[in-house]
Amino acid sequence: MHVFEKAPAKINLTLDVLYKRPDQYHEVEMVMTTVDLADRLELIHLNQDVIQIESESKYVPNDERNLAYVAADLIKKTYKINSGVQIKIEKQIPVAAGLAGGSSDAAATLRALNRLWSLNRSLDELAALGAQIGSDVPFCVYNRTGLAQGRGEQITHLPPPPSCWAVLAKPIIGVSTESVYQNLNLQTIKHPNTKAMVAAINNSNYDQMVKYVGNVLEDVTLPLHPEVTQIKTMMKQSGADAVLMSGSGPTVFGLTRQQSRADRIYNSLKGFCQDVFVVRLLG
Ligand SMILES: C[C@](O)(CO)[C@H](O)COP(=O)(O)OP(=O)(O)OC[C@H]1O[C@@H](n2ccc(N)nc2=O)[C@H](O)[C@@H]1O
Ligand SMILES: Nc1ncnc2c1ncn2[C@@H]1O[C@H](COP(=O)(O)OP(=O)(O)OP(=O)(O)O)[C@@H](O)[C@H]1O
Repeated sequence: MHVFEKAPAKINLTLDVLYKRPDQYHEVEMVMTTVDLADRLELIHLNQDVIQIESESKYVPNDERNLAYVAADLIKKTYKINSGVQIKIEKQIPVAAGLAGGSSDAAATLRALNRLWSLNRSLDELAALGAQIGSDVPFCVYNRTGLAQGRGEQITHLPPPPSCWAVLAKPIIGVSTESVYQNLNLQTIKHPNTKAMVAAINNSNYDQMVKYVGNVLEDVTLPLHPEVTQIKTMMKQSGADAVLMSGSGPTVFGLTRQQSRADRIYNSLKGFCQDVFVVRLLG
């Protein structure tokens, strides 16, 4: 018995931080959507009570540190499953990139095991479980455009964004989400207009959507990594309508409606960055 499951990357159209909470997390407001760059997972039922992870990527752990392992372990404990699973992960999403690759693998594992083991649990229940794994996991469980609040785990669904292309470019640096949040100066941040972004998406208004992108975590990552600003400048010069860092970075995305312009942005970045992708917004 085996099932396949896709684990798409996400991008942040907005990311705002409201305040630091007593539990050391930050209260956030973020509009996020999925893109058609995805890891592919195959999950194979094992009679033996073990969780095995297989991945050719040298950047992800093949043991209990892998977020897909954490998700499988949580499902087994929560629903008292005595059998095991082998999880093969074909990694396409760059690691530690701000694209929620690990969170999406964990979410895909929850959805896939729900099917493999006929658990018949709702997405809401899986999303609540996912919150125990990481703040981005509930969003990834639903796999659709949404407003994320709280520490990121409270999701309000939104319609898919207006159809457009995104060019993603990641410089060869990894960024620690924890240290980016810890180094944010709450006194100086310029808050994005989350309400306007939500309205833009509800009204399927591309011009308003590109107008209101914003990410307060750029304040921390950009000064530390000048190549992120360089990528933003190159994307703007190549004609992107909006250019923003996703999550805690360092990946930058540029939005355009025209495929020819997406190709132009891709070509201008390809010599500069190893990881460049032209993708559609899914939502
Ligand atoms: C940057 C984003 O990816 C944007 O979507 C998320 O906010 C981060 O989501 P994530 O990687 O799933 O984050 P978690 O694994 O839950 O937390 C990693 C670390 O980031 C910090 N963190 C995360 C989320 C949040 N709302 N406030 C925080 O301060 C905490 O220090 C935490 O220890
Ligand atoms: N299945 C997985 N895929 C990728 N990274 C994983 C996975 N499991 C564990 N990790 C670890 O998680 C860390 C963050 O990787 P990930 O690719 O999820 O970062 P990210 O895209 O910045 O996430 P986010 O946007 O949620 O902050 C890495 O150090 C990696 O070793």
